Amino acid sequence: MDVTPHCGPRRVIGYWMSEKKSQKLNWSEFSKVCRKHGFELVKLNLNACLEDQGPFTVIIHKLTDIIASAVRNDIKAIKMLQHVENYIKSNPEVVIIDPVENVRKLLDRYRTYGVINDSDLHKIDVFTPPFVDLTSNDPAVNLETLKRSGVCFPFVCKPLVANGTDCHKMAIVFNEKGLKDCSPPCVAHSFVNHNAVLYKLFIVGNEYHIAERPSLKNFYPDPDRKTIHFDSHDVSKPDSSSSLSVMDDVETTEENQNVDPEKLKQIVSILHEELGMNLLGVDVVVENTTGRHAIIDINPYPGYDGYPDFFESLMRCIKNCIEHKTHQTIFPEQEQEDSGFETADSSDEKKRRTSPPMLGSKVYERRL
Ligand SMILES: Nc1ncnc2c1ncn2[C@@H]1O[C@H](COP(=O)(O)OP(=O)(O)OP(=O)(O)O)[C@@H](O)[C@H]1O
Ligand SMILES: O=P(O)(O)O[C@H]1[C@H](O)[C@H](O)[C@H](OP(=O)(O)O)[C@@H](OP(=O)(O)O)[C@@H]1O
Repeated sequence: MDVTPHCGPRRVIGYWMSEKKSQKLNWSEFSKVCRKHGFELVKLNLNACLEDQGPFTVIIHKLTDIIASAVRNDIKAIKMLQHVENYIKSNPEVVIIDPVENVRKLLDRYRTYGVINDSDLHKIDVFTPPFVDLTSNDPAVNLETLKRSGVCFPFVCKPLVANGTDCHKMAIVFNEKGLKDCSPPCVAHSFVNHNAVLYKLFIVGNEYHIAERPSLKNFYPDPDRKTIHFDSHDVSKPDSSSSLSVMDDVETTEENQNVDPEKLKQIVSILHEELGMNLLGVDVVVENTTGRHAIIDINPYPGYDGYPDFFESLMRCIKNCIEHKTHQTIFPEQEQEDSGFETADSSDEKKRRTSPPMLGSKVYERRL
């Protein structure tokens, strides 16, 4: 443990997250940990210029809601984000956990699944189920789109944008008749049966914790079954007890496939590198018939519920990032001018991804 008082220049960690998130994490405790390690912890005022509040050694944030609102042209959110981005631009030495561009990418479910597809995860036989973005209100058009992309029934229909109002309202669609229940823009994600068990990988830099959670029970194609609508926040929280997680009597979990801790470790290392993110939640399920591991969701700066000694782990991560800061890769300016959510197919995504190898934190092109 580092208890040596810090004698050099003032080291300040600026942070921003919602009050709700601060309370959930018991964030005020973190200032004690910071002091112990020679840092000051200061909350950023995003309604004012950050230059007057700094200098900051590190900025740590959960700006997902603000980024998503800015994408929807909310003027207040755009201004708040500008204060952060201007500070980062004029203070390139500051460590950002995590780069706004990389977080932005994860707010688009279609892009997130595309990154998984394009990554090295296939080398360890880890996949995300077939997916496609549905942009039409015409069920016949959507049926063709699904067929072309290999998405089959049942599938989970998820809002394209992973943040904001209604982003957790999802549907399980069993047949062609159910296609009328898809409200674009959304992503259709083939359902993987996994005996109602989900593994949350909570990642902090190169450390992680695995938490087992309830999940949706097994579902099968059914020409007559009505679409099931659900709120994703009711399913896989530590205390969730959704009826959709109760396995049918006819099914047995005796043949449960085991989760492979070594594979989870490899997932952490590949995604940490691939996404250029330190604070990540990755949701993994194990396919019941094959034992293959599938990633069904990735979240920036998740809840870390049950993570042992989270603040000390975060402090190690911060110190590592400071140490490796000199390696940070920033994308050329013109890449960052683009805006708007991704709608192209995953082969386009592949072509577009021309990022240099990652050293430290990789900053992706801006798309959202
Ligand atoms: N492809 C899939 N196959 C099987 N089950 C799935 C699939 N996608 C999602 N689920 C189930 O639906 C739940 C919610 O999905 P998902 O994690 O994508 O929602 P979310 O809104 O992004 O959740 P979070 O609260 O973590 O942000 C999962 O916990 C899992 O039980
Ligand atoms: O159970 P977890 O930690 O995965 O729950 C997360 C959830 O997955 C999302 O990351 C939430 O973020 P938003 O989608 O931005 O709401 C987290 O909410 P937060 O208030 O902790 O940021 C959940 O904790």
